[in-house]
Amino acid sequence: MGYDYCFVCGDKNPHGLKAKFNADGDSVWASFHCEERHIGWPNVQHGGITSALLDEACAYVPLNMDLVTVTAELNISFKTPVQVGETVRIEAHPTKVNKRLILVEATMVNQAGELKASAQAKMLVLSKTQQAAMGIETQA
Ligand SMILES: CCCCCCCCCCCCCCCC(=O)SCCNC(=O)CCNC(=O)[C@H](O)C(C)(C)COP(=O)(O)OP(=O)(O)OC[C@H]1O[C@@H](n2cnc3c(N)ncnc32)[C@H](O)[C@@H]1OP(=O)(O)O
Repeated sequence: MGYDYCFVCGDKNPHGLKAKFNADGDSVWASFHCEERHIGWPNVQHGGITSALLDEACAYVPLNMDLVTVTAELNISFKTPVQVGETVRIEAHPTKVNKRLILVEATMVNQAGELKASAQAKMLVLSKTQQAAMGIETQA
């Protein structure tokens, strides 16, 4: 699972986070290590980085179902700061699957199991025409 230049998961994006997502049934997960270059406030992971990781996890859930989606809505609760040096696990799973709308929940926890942030997302399935209009390449 991956897309070369994606800011969150792409192998070839020199500025990217290079998070690797894995499937486990209908759930997906990834690990991420917070470094100095990911901060906003001193020693605290930037909320935009946290949001990007959760958003990506939510997008991987439909991808794991062979559905190409975009995020239509993303609601994030930041519970506890992620600190430099911490490794977190991001997990996401579907809560409702309709024809065009996939509801997804995601969490970020540290190695002690402490909840750092959670998210609910509405993922909209793109038609082939919409994918082409956006320039998204799909396998035949
Ligand atoms: C392929 C290659 C594989 C590679 C493998 C690795 C790939 C690894 C890269 C992953 C990358 C991920 C990245 C992270 C995910 C982003 O960050 S995606 C980027 C951020 N999101 C966007 O840019 C989305 C921008 N918004 C849009 O494009 C459009 O508004 C949307 C969401 C497509 C909807 O447009 P539309 O289809 O014209 O919508 P519309 O006709 O108005 O409504 C269609 C239906 O959806 C419903 N709807 C629309 N918006 C909403 C909403 N917000 N809430 C509820 N319902 C809604 C409507 O009510 C309507 O329902 P019905 O009437 O059909 O029942």
